[in-house]
Amino acid sequence: MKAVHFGAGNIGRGFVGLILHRAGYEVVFADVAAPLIDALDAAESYVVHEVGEGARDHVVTGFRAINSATNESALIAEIASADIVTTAVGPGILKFVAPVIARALEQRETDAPLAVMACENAINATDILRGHVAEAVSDRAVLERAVFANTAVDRIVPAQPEGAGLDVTVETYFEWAIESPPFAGAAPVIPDAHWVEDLAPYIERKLFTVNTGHATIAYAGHLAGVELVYDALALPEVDSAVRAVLAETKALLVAKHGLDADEQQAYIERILTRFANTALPDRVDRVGRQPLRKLSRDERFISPAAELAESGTEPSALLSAVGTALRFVSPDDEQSLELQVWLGSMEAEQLVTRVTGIEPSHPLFGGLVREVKLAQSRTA
Ligand SMILES: NC(=O)C1=CN([C@@H]2O[C@H](COP(=O)(O)OP(=O)(O)OC[C@H]3O[C@@H](n4cnc5c(N)ncnc54)[C@H](O)[C@@H]3O)[C@@H](O)[C@H]2O)C=CC1
Ligand SMILES: O=P(O)(O)OC[C@H]1O[C@](O)(CO)[C@@H](O)[C@@H]1O
Repeated sequence: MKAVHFGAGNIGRGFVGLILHRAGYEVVFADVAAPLIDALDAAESYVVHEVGEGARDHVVTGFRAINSATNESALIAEIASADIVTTAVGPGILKFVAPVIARALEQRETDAPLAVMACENAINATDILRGHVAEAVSDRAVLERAVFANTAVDRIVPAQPEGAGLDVTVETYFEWAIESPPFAGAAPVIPDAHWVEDLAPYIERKLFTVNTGHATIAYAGHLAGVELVYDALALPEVDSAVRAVLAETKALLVAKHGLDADEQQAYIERILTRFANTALPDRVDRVGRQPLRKLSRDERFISPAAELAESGTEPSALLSAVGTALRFVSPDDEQSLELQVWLGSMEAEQLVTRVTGIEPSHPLFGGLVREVKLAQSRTA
């Protein structure tokens, strides 16, 4: 059994690659980072070190690596004969990996469909990938040669310390929820995956709790001048901010998906404990990375805030978190720099629609304009 995985970064090696290896797949990593691919190609194994309660080390073996920037034909051949394709490249990169998958489907000769699963922090990332593959195929009939399934991935894998090589340090917790209906009873065997009938409650609960909470801490911590996530969460004002935000997303999730309120509160507490894990230093600039993506319409702040506003509730904590996100500046993060240029040069109303996709007629618009004006006055 063979799986081709795009993106040999933190989640690629420390989560998806490990789970596929444990399921018995030969994993072929595809990445554009030449030194990483060369190192993987030369290595026979790498170690995933867990930290925290019940931690253990996992040795990953039996993998190969292909540079997807320079060896496209070999990669297409690998995918054409693979059982599974996964990605962990970032939602904005899916459009670049889609043409290779399209070419592989055109060349595919086996009867068994290719399972395609995007493992990104985005609602229905596999549907987004499928859309790009559909645009790239010469004949849409070849899409029938694949099964596209959405997934939700949860494991905190921070940037790795210098000198770590291919080894990855991760938290013990993980969840890979995959929707089962697209496979019509013939899902691949992946023992560590959590198969679900309906992914919507899982992905929204994960994105609007783990990711909304984590990003809130990162932006508030950044404003407070703190570098590490656990130090940020130790500040009483950051703790209150994240709890207020998660109370708002909890109200939405409970009302929308019928989640049990006590169970959701327990989920929140568990997640706050994960964020506070001092064994896993994680930087606020990593967790806050790409603020334009994080402030977009279907993402962790605007999506829940818009739904709450539509139901007549003012999401004041989420709006404040958006206000702190607007002030996130990290020299290595192009999106944060672009956002600052826009804040200095655009009208607040125009910026709101450009960044968040929220139009003036929407009930959230006024609150967002207020936050933008506040950020503009503070950064002027
Ligand atoms: N790190 C984490 O804790 C978590 C990350 N995620 C999601 O996983 C995805 C990956 O995140 P990380 O692993 O943290 O990022 P990362 O930056 O460590 O890894 C991304 C990898 O993708 C590669 N890449 C970029 N363009 C490519 C292309 N065109 N073809 C092939 N490879 C390409 C990069 O070279 C890099 O090695 C993101 O969508 C993120 O939201 C989800 C849950 C947890
Ligand atoms: O910032 P991104 O790319 O959405 O992904 C990183 C986020 O995903 C997480 O792993 C949570 O699943 C956190 O570490 C972090 O908040």
